[in-house]
Amino acid sequence: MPKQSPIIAPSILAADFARLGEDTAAALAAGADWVHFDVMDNHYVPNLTIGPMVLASLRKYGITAPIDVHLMVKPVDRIVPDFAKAGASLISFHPEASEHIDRTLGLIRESGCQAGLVFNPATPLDHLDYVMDKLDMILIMSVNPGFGGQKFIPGTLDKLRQARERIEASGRAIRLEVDGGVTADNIGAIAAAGADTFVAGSAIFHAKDYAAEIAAMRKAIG
Ligand SMILES: O=C(CO)[C@H](O)[C@H](O)COP(=O)(O)O
Ligand SMILES: [Fe+2]
Repeated sequence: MPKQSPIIAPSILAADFARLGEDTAAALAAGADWVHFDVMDNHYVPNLTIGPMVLASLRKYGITAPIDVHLMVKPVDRIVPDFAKAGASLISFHPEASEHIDRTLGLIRESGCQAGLVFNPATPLDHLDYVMDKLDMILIMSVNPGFGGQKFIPGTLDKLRQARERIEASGRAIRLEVDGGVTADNIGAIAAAGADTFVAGSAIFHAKDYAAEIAAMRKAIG
């Protein structure tokens, strides 16, 4: 299965929440492909962010791009239908946060969304063994979840290579996403390690010129 076309997904965690619609639209107009929507519950991770009502507001505001929901919540299942109804395109969750990973993946797909499984820096990829046929995306965390603006953990590159090998062996069109500390300086090495979907929060929203930053990322991806 050849690598899929690169996707740049700005994490709106780094946007200005008081101007979320405008900031999100500006990142998309500057060349971003998806919107990465970080949901934190102050339970699974030590931070609190936004939920389905905010996602619905973005849709109402006119955001039509795919919205890639990264759930950092525990439990997972009861909130899945709310995000689907609000307009999520893809929903990813952490295996540690679900009692029944296979069931949660099924729930996400039954709700009409694509499904992803997220691996923290120290979580082994073993959970993939029995669920590759239920996955649309594997998300490798390159920082510990909970906060934006952290530094990329270099050991993640090896994990991306391992995940890429598993995707190739499966013969399935599963995206490989990376999240945390991605910049125009390290994105080339990250792409070479096998990622095809790149989340970047601070690097894009803290840049003076979103379009220049996204163009520099695309150039480095090659
Ligand atoms: O899931 C996340 C944190 O848990 C964010 O998506 C991630 O940190 C992106 O922000 P940055 O690019 O600033 O690191
Ligand atoms: Fe995220």
